[in-house]
Amino acid sequence: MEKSLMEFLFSWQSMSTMLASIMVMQTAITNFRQFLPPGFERCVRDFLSKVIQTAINYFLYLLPSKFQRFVRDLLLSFTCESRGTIVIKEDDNSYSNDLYDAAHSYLTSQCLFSPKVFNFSKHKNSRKIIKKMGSNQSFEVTFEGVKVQWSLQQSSNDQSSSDIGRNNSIHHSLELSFDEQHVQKIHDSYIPHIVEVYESIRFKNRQRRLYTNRLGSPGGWRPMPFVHPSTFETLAMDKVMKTEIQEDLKRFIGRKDYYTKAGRAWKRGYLLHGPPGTGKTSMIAAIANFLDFDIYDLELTGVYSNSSLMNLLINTSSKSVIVVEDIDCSLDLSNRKKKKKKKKKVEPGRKRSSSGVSLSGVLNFVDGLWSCCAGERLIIFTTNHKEKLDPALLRAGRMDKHIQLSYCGIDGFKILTKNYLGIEEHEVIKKVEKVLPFVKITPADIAEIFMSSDGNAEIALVNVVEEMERRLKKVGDSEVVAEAFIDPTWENFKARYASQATRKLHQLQVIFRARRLLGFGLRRSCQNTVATSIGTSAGYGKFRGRIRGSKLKAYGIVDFDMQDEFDDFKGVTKVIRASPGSRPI
Ligand SMILES: Nc1ncnc2c1ncn2[C@@H]1O[C@H](COP(=O)(O)OP(=O)(O)OP(=O)(O)O)[C@@H](O)[C@H]1O
Repeated sequence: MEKSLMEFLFSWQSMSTMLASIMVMQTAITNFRQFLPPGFERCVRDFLSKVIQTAINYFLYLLPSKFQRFVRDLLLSFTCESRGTIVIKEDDNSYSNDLYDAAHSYLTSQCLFSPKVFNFSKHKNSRKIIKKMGSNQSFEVTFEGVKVQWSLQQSSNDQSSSDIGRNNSIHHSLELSFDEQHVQKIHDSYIPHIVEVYESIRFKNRQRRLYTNRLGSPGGWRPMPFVHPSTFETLAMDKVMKTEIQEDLKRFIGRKDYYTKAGRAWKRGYLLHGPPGTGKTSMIAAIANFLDFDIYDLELTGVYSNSSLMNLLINTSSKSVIVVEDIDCSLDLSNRKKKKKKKKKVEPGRKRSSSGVSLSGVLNFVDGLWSCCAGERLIIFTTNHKEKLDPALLRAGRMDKHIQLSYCGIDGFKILTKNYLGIEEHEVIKKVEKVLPFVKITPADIAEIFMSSDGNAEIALVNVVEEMERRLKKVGDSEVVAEAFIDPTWENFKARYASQATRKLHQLQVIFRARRLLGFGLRRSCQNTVATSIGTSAGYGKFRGRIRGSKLKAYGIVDFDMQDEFDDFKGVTKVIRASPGSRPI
């Protein structure tokens, strides 16, 4: 204790001596200015200013933070220069300050070339090492011959606030001080230069961010590094659909002028819907990676009013994806017209939403006047129950593209075997291809089987086929005990059969092939089959059929071979993909 007091006094004593010497030198320079060679005075003043800066950095930490600023300004005044100061706060009336971000990035880029020691950090989950200026450190930059001193200040807000979590939050500000005679240059050239540098480096070496809404954070968003390995290559889904989405995204980002010309905000809404585990979240990550965008993951239950929601929207930046996952669980967004007055039951295991945000708040969020306040942005909602959403939310202009992610198809299965097992061709894949349209199995289920097979590809494939057969059998067993079913339209079908195009026959074959896989008597089933409701279009047919006695019902899209006319059941009909709900019942 005694020792540190001595150190303190000694430090202040040294400082006082040094300041006194500097003052003497300053006076000498001022008095003998006319005898000095040109430029010499400037050199000496610069030297003294540097000495004072170093002294400030060295001694200032000894003071309580409240006095640091005052003492610093006082000490700087000893350089006999009138100093101009610009303060750039991290947030301005709860709006995040873009200039702060710009200055911060600019300084980070400058720090990289500095031999000085700065703060090094590495965020959790990030590979990047960040080197930046620490609080109360200062850093000198020369811009077009003008020396600018930067420092980072930190203050805590201990005023009480109505917002939970806002108390005692830390606020940062960057201060730049410079010789007052250069104020014009700083305003007109240096500040725009900072913004320019920021824009150019922003999308280059930046660490992409995932933002989550949190009260008390600047702009309401809390950033963290975004690293997710999901890409369109690793996504298990239909090839055609995948290409279509990529094309849509490319078209969207390349159409700034088009949107302006059309008088529309440069944004696009996607609704991802489908059962759990079909890859909705993975697709969001793949989209963000594809576009190189940040993600704003909006948790609606943490937003207490429509105005807070607007505030969050305003504080999102361009080139970002705004995501609301499981929208139907966050709010009551059901069809307003169908709404009944009685209180809605909450599904077991789901909490009733505590958000003060209303449907109209969300509609305005997606498509209101404020929605065009930044550059290109993608708004993605996900749900497991599209039917629960109000049509107003689903209309084009809000949710422009509806993407259904369904159970695993053969394209998806091949991608999973490639990703998880490193296999692209295998006998088992052919077998799976036949079964898959009739099995409800998600990519998440398959991924889990692959992962739990200890890296042994053969075992993994056997396990996945076993699981598919088990699922088929489970459905089949329940059917066996089902009551015999006599379809009243069978006679009609028989009568019409001869005049129908062969395609119907082939469409039926798909069902029979499925039956064979199920292990039921194929030929007998054939005798008792009825097909109904067949719609076709260029080479593809939708089929729906029932098999008497087992109540097999399947919906699907198949291709068919028109050359195989009336050659009963010999032609091979390949199932391209089953439509959602394609299953034996
Ligand atoms: N289409 C897919 N392609 C690749 N992997 C997938 C796919 N679908 C699911 N997975 C795997 O399953 C896991 C869960 O998937 P994901 O979270 O994307 O599903 P989800 O549809 O968002 O589910 P939920 O509706 O429950 O949020 C992921 O970690 C991913 O590895």
